[in-house]
Amino acid sequence: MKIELPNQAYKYVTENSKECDGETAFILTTQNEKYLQNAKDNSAHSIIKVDAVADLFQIDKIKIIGITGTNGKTTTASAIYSFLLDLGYKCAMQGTRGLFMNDEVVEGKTLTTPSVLNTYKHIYQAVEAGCEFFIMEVSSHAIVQKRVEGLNFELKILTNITQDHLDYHKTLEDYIYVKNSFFADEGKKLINKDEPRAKFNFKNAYTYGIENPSTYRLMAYSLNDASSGLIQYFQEIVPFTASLHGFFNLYNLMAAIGAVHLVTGKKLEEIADVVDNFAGVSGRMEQVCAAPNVIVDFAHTPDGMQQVLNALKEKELLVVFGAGGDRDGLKRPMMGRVAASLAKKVYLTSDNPRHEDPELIIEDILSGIDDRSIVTVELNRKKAIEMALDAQEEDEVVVILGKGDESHQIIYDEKFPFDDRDIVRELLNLK
Ligand SMILES: CC(=O)N[C@H]1[C@@H](OP(=O)(O)OP(=O)(O)OC[C@H]2O[C@@H](n3ccc(=O)[nH]c3=O)[C@H](O)[C@@H]2O)O[C@H](CO)[C@@H](O)[C@@H]1O[C@H](C)C(=O)N[C@@H](C)C(=O)N[C@H](CCC(=O)O)C(=O)O
Ligand SMILES: Nc1ncnc2c1ncn2[C@@H]1O[C@H](COP(=O)(O)OP(=O)(O)OP(=O)(O)O)[C@@H](O)[C@H]1O
Ligand SMILES: N[C@H](CCC[C@H](N)C(=O)O)C(=O)O
Ligand SMILES: [Mg+2]
Repeated sequence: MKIELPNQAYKYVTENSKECDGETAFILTTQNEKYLQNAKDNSAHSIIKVDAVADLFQIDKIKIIGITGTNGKTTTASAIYSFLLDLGYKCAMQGTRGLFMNDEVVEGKTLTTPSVLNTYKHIYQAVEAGCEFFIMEVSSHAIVQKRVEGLNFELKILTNITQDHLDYHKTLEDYIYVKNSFFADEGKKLINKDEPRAKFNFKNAYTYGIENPSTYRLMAYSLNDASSGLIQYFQEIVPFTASLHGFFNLYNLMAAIGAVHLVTGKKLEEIADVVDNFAGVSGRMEQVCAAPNVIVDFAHTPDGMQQVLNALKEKELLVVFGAGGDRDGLKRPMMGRVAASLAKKVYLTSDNPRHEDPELIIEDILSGIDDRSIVTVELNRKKAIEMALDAQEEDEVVVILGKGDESHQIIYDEKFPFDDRDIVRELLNLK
């Protein structure tokens, strides 16, 4: 992607050597330094280190909040975004669902953490729009590949560390190390105190938690129709109510409340007052239909599935899911085990098989399930959903996991329109 910059000796900058030419400068990053020679061969106008363009993108003119963790990044980011907007701040949010600014969608989905220059461009757009805060999700891939190079974070947040992405990180230890490496500096950080795998630099560290003493501690909570709780912050005890469901979402809310308190210095009561306005995130614990009860959620890790199914376990659950191709294969049997332990019936199907054989992905999931009598295998996701809906009895819940608000099924490199929510509405004649 070429970006036009006014009043410079060059016309454009790019981080891709292939786009370089006489009027386009090559922005050298840790990620692309291996292509330096290629940039020169393509007669790049000049070679500029990324830190030398930071000022042009005004990246220090905004407070950047970075969120990492296996699950809950998008939800926590969205809660912070919602609270800040409600408190009257202008802000932007970049993550899995795209780029959002002052309550508008600016760009659709790409990566959870885009490339360095892409993020710089987004920050520039946010600064130009008068935003005071830039909230961004930071994936483990981005940490390894230094896609956050040059950014000074006002606050870094850790949600949790469980298992995902072992296709990329190879061992769980490597993955844990990478997540924790984001918190090795002395900058301000907000850490989940109940996450035993968290390791961080204690300087400027704040914590939140439910089970362990922490800076922001949830003293009491209730999870009936929605959720409510009492947060303790030193001598202060402040109540809040929220429309989100599930114990795990209490962690996302605590992280977001603590974060907004730390970056704005507003009174905790004032922040607690706006919590209820946050309606949650599209495709996460989204009830597509109340009767019959059908829920779509983005759980695509063993822990995510466990949290969501636990939150719904008062009812009998019919669970439809698969696992992504070209992604962590080791999480698949674990996902199978979790589903089989919490569901009445399991429907195994396809979830973005990409370049893998969907049947083999399902074999991997099945290897974690002892009692296969509760399992139905149907590769066609629409048919699998239909089978679950057909089998559903009163008071049972159909839970469709893994794709959330995704709009496509990815098979090889092709994207086929597919939205779990639309499929449910179509099958139930709701539209
Ligand atoms: C496995 C992986 O993460 N790959 C990412 C990685 O690709 P790569 O290492 O092959 O990079 P590359 O092609 O060598 O390019 C590196 C740099 O060199 C430049 N380049 C490249 C070629 C060239 O000839 N000249 C040149 O200058 C590129 O512009 C880039 O700046 O760097 C690219 C640029 O930043 C990413 O687009 C690409 O993401 C791919 C598409 C991807 O699918 N990534 C997924 C797995 C991912 O990153 N997911 C995470 C986590 C999701 C989550 O849990 O939320 C995410 O952040 O989305
Ligand atoms: N704090 C949490 N702990 C465990 N599981 C969670 C938590 N928050 C959300 N989840 C589960 O993870 C799913 C994804 O949530 P969310 O999109 O917020 O996470 P994410 O970290 O942004 O994921 P991704 O890395 O794919 O972008 C949810 O649909 C839910 O099933
Ligand atoms: N950010 C996650 C999303 C996974 C969603 C699931 N539907 C899949 O395709 O595996 C990833 O890229 O691993
Ligand atoms: Mg996300």
